[in-house]
Amino acid sequence: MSDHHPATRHRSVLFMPASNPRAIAKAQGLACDAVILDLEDAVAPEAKADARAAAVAAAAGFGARPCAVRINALDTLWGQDDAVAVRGVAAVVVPKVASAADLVAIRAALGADGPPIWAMIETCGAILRLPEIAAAAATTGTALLIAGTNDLAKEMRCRPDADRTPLLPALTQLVIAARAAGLVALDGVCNAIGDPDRLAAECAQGAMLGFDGKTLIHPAQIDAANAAFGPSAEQLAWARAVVTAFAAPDATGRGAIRLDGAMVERLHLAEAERILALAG
Ligand SMILES: CC(C)(COP(=O)(O)OP(=O)(O)OC[C@H]1O[C@@H](n2cnc3c(N)ncnc32)[C@H](O)[C@@H]1OP(=O)(O)O)[C@@H](O)C(=O)NCCC(=O)NCCSC(=O)C[C@H](O)C(=O)O
Ligand SMILES: [Mg+2]
Repeated sequence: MSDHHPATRHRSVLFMPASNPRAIAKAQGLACDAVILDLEDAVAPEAKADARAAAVAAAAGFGARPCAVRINALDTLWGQDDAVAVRGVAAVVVPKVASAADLVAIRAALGADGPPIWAMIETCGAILRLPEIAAAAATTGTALLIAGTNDLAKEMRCRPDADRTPLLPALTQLVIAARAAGLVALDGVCNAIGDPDRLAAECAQGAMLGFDGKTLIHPAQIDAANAAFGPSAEQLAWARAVVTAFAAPDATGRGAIRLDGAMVERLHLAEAERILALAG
């Protein structure tokens, strides 16, 4: 299975239809951390086969930036062919993963040495089975969980407002499951392309919940996600101060010290080092 580096940034992960060559060309010059070429919901049934070929060709042209392909579910008309075609891409986004068995099946279809799986968690069953999905991550080469908030809201029959209140328990469960298994966690998309205030609020909320970044649907959403998922200048200053404080001679042998009027422990040192590693 391909390597996955947890320190890679995933602040802004932009979806685009694999059937849209103009969007794919534009994405080459955008400041998102990763892209996902979609073969599922954004592509009409009659365009699926052409889109599959376009995705495989385009995925090779993104250089160092991760370019994933979202395939159709294995139980659809296109899923098996998609899985075989994308064996050489950087990562495969799998929609509607609902159980550990789904991950085992997709790994078998992708091949043992195939790309890492990015699993979309977007059904009520998946939320109920997050512990078994997370537990199966290591043996199935699953590196990342994505909240599919549109499908989840549809299944729940909830009506998320700007605060996304009905989705919050599920989003929190997803982050906990990801952290327990050492996975990257990405928040769902914000459909309101023309509402920058709502986007900023969703990005801030996603960062507060613990997500590593947000999935996006439009280039105009990238800057807000990059800013919200940071690390911010304030976080970097704090991280440097913590590392410096623990490196000082009087911190030797101490588990907890005082810094700027607050207690910091060695668990904060580990977090500070993670933030500095993310900033590169
Ligand atoms: C939503 C859109 C259909 C809007 O398209 P449009 O109105 O044409 O956008 P603009 O005219 O504002 O576009 C301006 C330029 O930007 C390019 N563009 C637009 N979107 C993207 C994109 N996603 N990536 C790259 N480039 C993009 C346009 O080509 C224009 O370029 P130019 O003419 O050269 O200036 C459209 O934004 C879109 O298709 N978005 C992605 C939709 C998608 O992929 N959906 C599937 C994933 S989301 C999902 O499924 C969620 C999940 O499963 C769940 O359940 O929650
Ligand atoms: Mg979906």
